[in-house]
Amino acid sequence: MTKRIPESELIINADGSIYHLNLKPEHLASTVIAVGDPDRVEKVSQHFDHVEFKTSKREFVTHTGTYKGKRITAISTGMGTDNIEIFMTELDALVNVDLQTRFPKEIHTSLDIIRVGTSGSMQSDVPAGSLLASAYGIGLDTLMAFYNTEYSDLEKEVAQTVQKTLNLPFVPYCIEGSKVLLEKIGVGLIKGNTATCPGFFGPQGREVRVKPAIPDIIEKLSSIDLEGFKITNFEMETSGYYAMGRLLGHEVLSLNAIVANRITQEFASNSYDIVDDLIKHTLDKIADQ
Ligand SMILES: O=P(O)(O)O[C@H]1O[C@H](CO)[C@@H](O)[C@H]1O
Ligand SMILES: O=c1cc[nH]c(=O)[nH]1
Repeated sequence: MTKRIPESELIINADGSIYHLNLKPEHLASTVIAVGDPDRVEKVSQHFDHVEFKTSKREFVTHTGTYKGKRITAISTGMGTDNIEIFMTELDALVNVDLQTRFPKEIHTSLDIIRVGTSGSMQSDVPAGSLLASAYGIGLDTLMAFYNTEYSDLEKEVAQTVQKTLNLPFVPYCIEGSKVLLEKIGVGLIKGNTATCPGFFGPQGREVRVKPAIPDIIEKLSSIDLEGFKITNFEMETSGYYAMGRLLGHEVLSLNAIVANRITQEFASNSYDIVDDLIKHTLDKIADQ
């Protein structure tokens, strides 16, 4: 027997839309392109045949339409895995909870969710300008201290190695993304494993005016090699997507436009063009499915 979800736990706005995303079930396509920057939503939807719906609330800007006849929703999430927890939970509720009765639906719907974001490389052979699909996300945040899930032996080994290598006072987590989407949408891109950090500066080893506690985090993470499993890049959401995707039963893939290489210390002057290339790649692979 499933339980009715109380008003305080799943909040529905007066117009029937879900609390943070401001969406009703009919506004959402089963394929979602998720971006960090609210201005990037239009960079996706400008390629649509037509846009049927637009809304926004806080950092969550949504455009739903079709691309080469395939219905797609583009949504921005803002930055960080805390936003991703909200985003994934509310997206899931739109398809897997009856918002009128507040009971979970008996038949589960799985969404295809593809992150199109920017990222910094920590390997010299992943240059600025390249496009990378994340096979695994390595969470250096604490989101998964608040949820239980099963981890594979490799995922546990990576998490323990990262904890030991960085001497972290908490246990990080490692989660694989969608194998199916990696094969279909990640085709032609570099395959890597992505460290997700709870910040852009100190947690990624950047020093502006404050010295990070782990100043050599890049050298330490990039030197991990578990029988060929290497960490390739830094960003701020992938592990949260993969964890919530596993918990909620959705296919999730994180794609990265590499705008910085932290080893060679270059930042791509054409970072917007790299992101546009990744958007076009993603839309075309979705249309080919
Ligand atoms: O370009 P987006 O999608 O925002 O992704 C990356 O860029 C932001 C930091 O500049 C973080 O959100 C990081 O994950
Ligand atoms: O270095 C980078 C570049 C983009 N996004 C990040 O989080 N880090």
